[in-house]
Amino acid sequence: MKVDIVSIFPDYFAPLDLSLIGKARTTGTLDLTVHDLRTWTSDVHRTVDDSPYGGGPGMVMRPEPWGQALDAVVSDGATLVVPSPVGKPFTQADAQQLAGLDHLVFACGRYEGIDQRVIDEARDRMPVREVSLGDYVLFGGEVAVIVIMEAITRLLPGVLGNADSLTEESHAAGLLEAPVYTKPLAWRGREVPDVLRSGDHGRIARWRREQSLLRTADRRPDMYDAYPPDLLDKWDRKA
Ligand SMILES: COc1cc(COC(=O)c2cn[nH]c2)cc(-c2cccnc2)c1
Repeated sequence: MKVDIVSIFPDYFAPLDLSLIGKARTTGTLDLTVHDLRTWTSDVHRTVDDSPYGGGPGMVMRPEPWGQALDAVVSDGATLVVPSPVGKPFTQADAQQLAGLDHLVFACGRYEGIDQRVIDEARDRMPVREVSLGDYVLFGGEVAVIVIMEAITRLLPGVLGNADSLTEESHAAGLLEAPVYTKPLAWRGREVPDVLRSGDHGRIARWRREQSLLRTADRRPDMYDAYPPDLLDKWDRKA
């Protein structure tokens, strides 16, 4: 997968050299390039922002540098992803969909945002996804891109050692994950549930399923209500 990130703070992406994302880059699974938006400015001060038409606080990112930056990095099969407070809520399903694409270009907004014409003009030549990580406002899109890049990269083939962990994990199956335990057997007076030491894999699977359903119903009624009813019954019957 090819990924281009455009930002006025390219150094923000040093964490993407680390750990499994760094490994995905080394092995070639992920071809990631970070660009400084100021590359595409032409004035001596390398200006990327200006005051908002209509007044109001703060500054707005100018369209010209963004237009030239996207001209330079976008390919035919590219999708533009713009983290933004006005975006569609980003979900695991979005991560899975984006992980299947050939080329992603991330635009990191700063200040009060990017001149709307940049987004509108981009929509004329590529798919554009404005995505929100949550109902709050950040200084810029950079940290959101790091989060999105983690969510996507771990889904790429060969990145996670144990592919099985992708099937059981939270949100992938539309439910929250069951609690996990490891050694020691007893810790500060708390023991690991006996079922997990029974060696009875059917019983363990049923217990985990029940824990997932209980947790989801308790903490995420929205997710529980959206869970396909036939999957609830079918699984229990099968089990
Ligand atoms: C593209 O335009 C943007 C992008 C961002 C960075 O993303 C987030 O904050 C975010 C992403 N998921 N949830 C929040 C922030 C602003 C912004 C800042 C201040 C006032 N108003 C708007 C604008």
